[in-house]
Amino acid sequence: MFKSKPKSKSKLSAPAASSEVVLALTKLNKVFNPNTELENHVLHDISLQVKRGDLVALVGTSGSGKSTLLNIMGLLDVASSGELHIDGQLTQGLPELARTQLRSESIGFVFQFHHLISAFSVLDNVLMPLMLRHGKPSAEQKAYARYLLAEVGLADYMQQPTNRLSGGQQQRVAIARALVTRPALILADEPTGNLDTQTADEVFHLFERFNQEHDCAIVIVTHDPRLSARCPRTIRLTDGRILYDGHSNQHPQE
Ligand SMILES: Nc1ncnc2c1ncn2[C@@H]1O[C@H](COP(=O)(O)OP(=O)(O)OP(=O)(O)O)[C@@H](O)[C@H]1O
Repeated sequence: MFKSKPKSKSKLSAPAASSEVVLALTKLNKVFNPNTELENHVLHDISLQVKRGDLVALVGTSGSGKSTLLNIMGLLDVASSGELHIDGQLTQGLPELARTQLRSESIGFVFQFHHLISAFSVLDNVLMPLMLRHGKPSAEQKAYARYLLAEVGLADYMQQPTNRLSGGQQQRVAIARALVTRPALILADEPTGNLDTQTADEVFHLFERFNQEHDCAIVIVTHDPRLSARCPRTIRLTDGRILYDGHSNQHPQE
């Protein structure tokens, strides 16, 4: 296990000033199936900023638009109108290749169902985003992947296939995989949704630690009020509009 973090050549490795805005949305709207009888205006004039070091819970009832918003933030979907800046770059009008590059450089994803490749080892799963970007990972990148796996408590499992791991262990692999590119922003959609309470707490603790130690911004969609209360900031969506954006401890519970 590494005693200190390996150095990175990436521009993202240098801890930026905590005031650095990594995500900025301005009057963002999403309309599914526009101009048809199935038209559904899901997001209404969403404006918000997320800075390095932010740990944000995105909450709201089922169907309020959380996943739609997270997918747009993560460049997995496009807004119908409005502006989205990631890491200072305006994303509207970017060609698909540039969107893909920005996504892979700046954003790490963690989903409820972690989409690990079960035939691959734990270590190779974590290295996958680097392989997709650069081909063969460097020795330094492999060292960082091992460091992350040790940090999430899986030092002894690196060569195991992921289908031998428990749900909580698999989610830890997914977190290490999301961090291996040293992204400025982590987007997590119900990352603890299929875990028991204790495992969910442990996995959530990893987000808290990495948020503080790596100074990355994290946005977590969660239905679990215990976990959203542990995020310093809560954004609540209701019918696709921001009803609350502020300190979690002042957030009126439903
Ligand atoms: N691809 C799509 N085409 C049409 N409508 C969609 C599409 N994706 C989502 N919607 C609609 O957008 C609305 C918001 O869905 P979304 O999944 O973002 O909500 P959510 O808050 O994440 O819900 P949940 O908590 O249940 O996951 C819903 O009315 C949904 O039916």
